[in-house]
Amino acid sequence: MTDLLPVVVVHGGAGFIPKERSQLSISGVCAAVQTGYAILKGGGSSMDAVVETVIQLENNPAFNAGCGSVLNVKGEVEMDAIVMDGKTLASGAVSAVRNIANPIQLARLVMDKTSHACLTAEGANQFARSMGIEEVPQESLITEYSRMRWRKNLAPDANPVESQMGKAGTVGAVAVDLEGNVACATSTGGMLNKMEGRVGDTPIIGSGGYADNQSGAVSTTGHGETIMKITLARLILFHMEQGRSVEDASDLGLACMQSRLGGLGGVVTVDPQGHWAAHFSSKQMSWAAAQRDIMHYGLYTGEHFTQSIN
Ligand SMILES: NC(=O)C[C@H](N)C(=O)O
Repeated sequence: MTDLLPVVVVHGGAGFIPKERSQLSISGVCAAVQTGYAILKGGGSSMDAVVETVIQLENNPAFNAGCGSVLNVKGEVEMDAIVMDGKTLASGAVSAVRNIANPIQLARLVMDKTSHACLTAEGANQFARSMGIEEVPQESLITEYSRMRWRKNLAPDANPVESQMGKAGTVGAVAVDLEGNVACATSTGGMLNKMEGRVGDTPIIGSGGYADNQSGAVSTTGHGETIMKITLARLILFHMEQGRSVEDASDLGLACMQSRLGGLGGVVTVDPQGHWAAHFSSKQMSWAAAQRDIMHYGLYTGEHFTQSIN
């Protein structure tokens, strides 16, 4: 074991966060990372840490996941989520799921209780019911802000992708526990004004996230159609397998996404030794990390604040 363990790193979405919302975003990731860190310090698993961290972000209306999700073109909430366990390569995901407060919890149940990797739409909801997960009214997941943006982007001259990279807020976490096991979790409402039934990168293994004890764990955010084409999470771990550091590998993955397809995004990355990175090619990404009783956080490129955790 290295003295870099345990560690948890969280993101609150790549994009451009308007000034009036940036404080909400920063305080949200900072609170969530401390929840995950407390679990790890208490001897909890990296899987428990990333799931509890993401649940907290899903419950926070400042982010595009759970309550606060962006709306599809019909003004409805359809969400995607994934978890992956680096020790066993077990993974679980849900896509286009509705009326669920915490899709990440459902993704974990897909991993733990089924022989499948992903359940979608109504089938995922049926499974939720069978597991006793309460369904919530759609209204409880919709904020005034998400409805306002949906309306604005219905205009014929609107550009929802640009607007989203304007104000994204997918959430994700990666962690390494005291035993050196890595895990990832990612959850999102997807892209603003997406078509009904659209499935993004988030629930796709190797795109929205990947975790493998032999290399590390990644959770991604950004334009999903682009992330999927380069399987961003797996691409970063490939570079780490070739001997690159978490930082170099994260940059190489993001650079490939930008140079090949013009896509912007962000990632949080760890290796099993506890080295970590929170990198992005977008203008901003709210992120926070906790390690050695110190919290690190930032929003703009190059920004890196620290604060002790007591
Ligand atoms: N902002 C995001 O990260 C969106 C997410 N990657 C998606 O395309 O569904």
